[in-house]
Parts: sequence; C-alpha cells; structure tokens
Amino acid sequence: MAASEPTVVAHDVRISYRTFGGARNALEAAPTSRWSRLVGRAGKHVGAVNEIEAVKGLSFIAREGESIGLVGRNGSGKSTVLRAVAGLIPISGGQLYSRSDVALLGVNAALMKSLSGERNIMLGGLARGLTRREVREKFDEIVEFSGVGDFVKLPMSSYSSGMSARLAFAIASARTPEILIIDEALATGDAEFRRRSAERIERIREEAGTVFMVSHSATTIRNTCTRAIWLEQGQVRADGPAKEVTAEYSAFIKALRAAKKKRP
Ligand SMILES: Nc1ncnc2c1ncn2[C@@H]1O[C@H](COP(=O)(O)OP(=O)(O)OP(=O)(O)O)[C@@H](O)[C@H]1O
Repeated sequence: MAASEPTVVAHDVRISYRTFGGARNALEAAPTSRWSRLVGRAGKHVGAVNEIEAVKGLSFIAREGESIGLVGRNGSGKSTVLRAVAGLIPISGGQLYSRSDVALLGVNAALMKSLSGERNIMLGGLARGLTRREVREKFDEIVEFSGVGDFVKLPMSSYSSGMSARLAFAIASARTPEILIIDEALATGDAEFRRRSAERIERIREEAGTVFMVSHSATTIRNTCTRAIWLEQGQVRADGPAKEVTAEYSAFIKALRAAKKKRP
C-alpha cells in the first residue's frame, strides 16, 4: 500500500507568547543592575513584556487517515500547537506546513450566541465553504446530529454548554475538511453523542482527512485516535500508537499523584 500523503509537517517549531502589562520580570529573577532595569534589557523582558515559550522544538508529520490525540498536563502546549496548525497564531521558529482546508472546533467555537441555532447553521456552513443550497440540504442532518431539537429556533444564549458544543461539532464536520481540529469539545457530550462523534471522526479519517484532538481524558484519546503525541513543557515526550502512548502517560500521572501523596 502506498504511504498516505502528509497533511501537516512540523519541523523544530517554536512558539512564544508575549504578555504585556504584567509585572516586569514576572517569570524570571529580577535584573540586578539599575541600568538593566532602566533599559529593560534584563533576560528576555523589555519593560513590562514577558515572553513565555510555550512550544520548544516540536517536530512531527501528520498523514491522511490519521487521528492524532494530544495529551499532556495543563500548560504543556497542546492548544497552542493546535492553534498554530490552524494558522491562528504565528510560530516564532522552525517550519510548519499544513493543508489549507482546516476546521477548528474549540470549546469556544465561533458561533454567535445572540443568533438562533438555525442562523448559526447557515453562517457556519457558509464559513465552511458550503453553498446556501448545500446548507439547506444538510440542515436536518445537522440538527439531528446535534440533538438540539426545537431549540434550533431559539438564540444560542439559551443553550446549555453541551448543546452549543454538539451543534458546533455538527456544523464543523458537516462538510469533510482535510484537517479537523477538536479542542476538548467532545468532553461535553453524553455517551451517545461521543459514540456518534467517534463514528464521524472515523468517516473523516476514511475519506483521507486528518483529525487532531486535545483531551484531558486519556481514555477518550485511546478510544478515538490512532496515534497520540504526549507533550511535556512544550516538548514531545512520546509519539506513537494511541494505546501505547496513553498507557505511558497514564502511568506517569499515576506515579506523579503517588509521589505528591507521599510528600508531608
Ligand atoms: N494567550 C496566551 N498568552 C500568554 N501565554 C499563553 C497564552 N495561551 C497559552 N499561554 C501559555 O502557554 C503555555 C501552553 O499553554 P496551552 O494552553 O497551549 O497548554 P495546554 O496544554 O493546552 O493547557 P491546558 O491543558 O491547561 O488547556 C502555558 O504556559 C500558558 O500559560
């Protein structure tokens, strides 16, 4: 069988955030000399600017037909990597190439809370590249998949967070993207919704798409993904079959908890 085509190539990617307005040198030792404080040359800080290196030399190749789960502790860089793959934030070093047809689905998916579910389906569908006619044809399927029922006529501000997340997933995946990125959005669904989402992710994979997802649940990643990348402080700690990597990660978390308990 021919190897499938790459959809995302990351080589030695570095990503930094700059924060403004915080205390000077909030993250590093204070500069020692008065001069360095005055010119703001101490460390990486200029005035009240702090630089946080969230991703430090990340390399991987994602291929068609893979569903890749990112695991790692809070702040390890998972969402940052996905935002960069989606082209939402710039990288500060290395190279990152990704196919252009990316659908990003986050907990705060860009739906308009003041508009009805119906209007959001139309706007979201158009944003995903469907024509008005195609959106109308897919309308019932989207409502059915999301399970919002008659609420579809009401403003989304009246939805529970689970309903919003389900509708967002239904809209984002209505047209098969080349890359679908899911940031924790599946966590809010019930067992039945998770099963149907897993089926849809499988379909996208089969149609030669690539799915990336972040979840704090190693079980979700193990059940949904073919491959997992474990990030630790912005670096890859392990990359391989989802079952193996999630087992390694779970053992690491367990050991960490046990060590914490032992401490006086
Ligand atoms: N907008 C931002 N501005 C400044 N720093 C940020 C910003 N977003 C993330 N960071 C920092 O970048 C690092 C990685 O954050 P990121 O959200 O990517 O981690 P994560 O693994 O997704 O975390 P979590 O599991 O808690 O969602 C953290 O140190 C975080 O504080």
